[in-house]
Amino acid sequence: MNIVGEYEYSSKDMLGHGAFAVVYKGRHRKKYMPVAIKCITKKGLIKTQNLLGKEIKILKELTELHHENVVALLDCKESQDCVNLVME
Ligand SMILES: Nc1ncnc2c1ncn2[C@@H]1O[C@H](COP(=O)(O)OP(=O)(O)OP(=O)(O)O)[C@@H](O)[C@H]1O
Repeated sequence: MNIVGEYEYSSKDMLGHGAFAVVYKGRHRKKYMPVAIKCITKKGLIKTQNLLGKEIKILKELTELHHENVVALLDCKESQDCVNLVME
């Protein structure tokens, strides 16, 4: 299991991948609430660091709307190799 703050995921549980990241199905370590954990590798992030900052800012703003059609950003943690965004 890979630990991301209060959350965890197994590398076997991939949900999908995009241009910059791989997304895994994870869960809260105590409450077992299911989450999606988006892992953005730092390799190649230098060029896109501005974009990442913008994405995190937008996700935080959207989360404040508490809208049923908008996934909330639950946590954001940096590890040695990647930036992990924990989402609904
Ligand atoms: N919150 C989520 N819950 C469930 N699945 C998700 C979630 N976020 C992403 N995914 C899955 O992971 C895939 C990749 O998502 P990601 O956000 O990395 O890229 P994208 O939005 O598809 O494309 P791009 O990299 O161009 O933004 C999605 O297509 C979807 O299948």
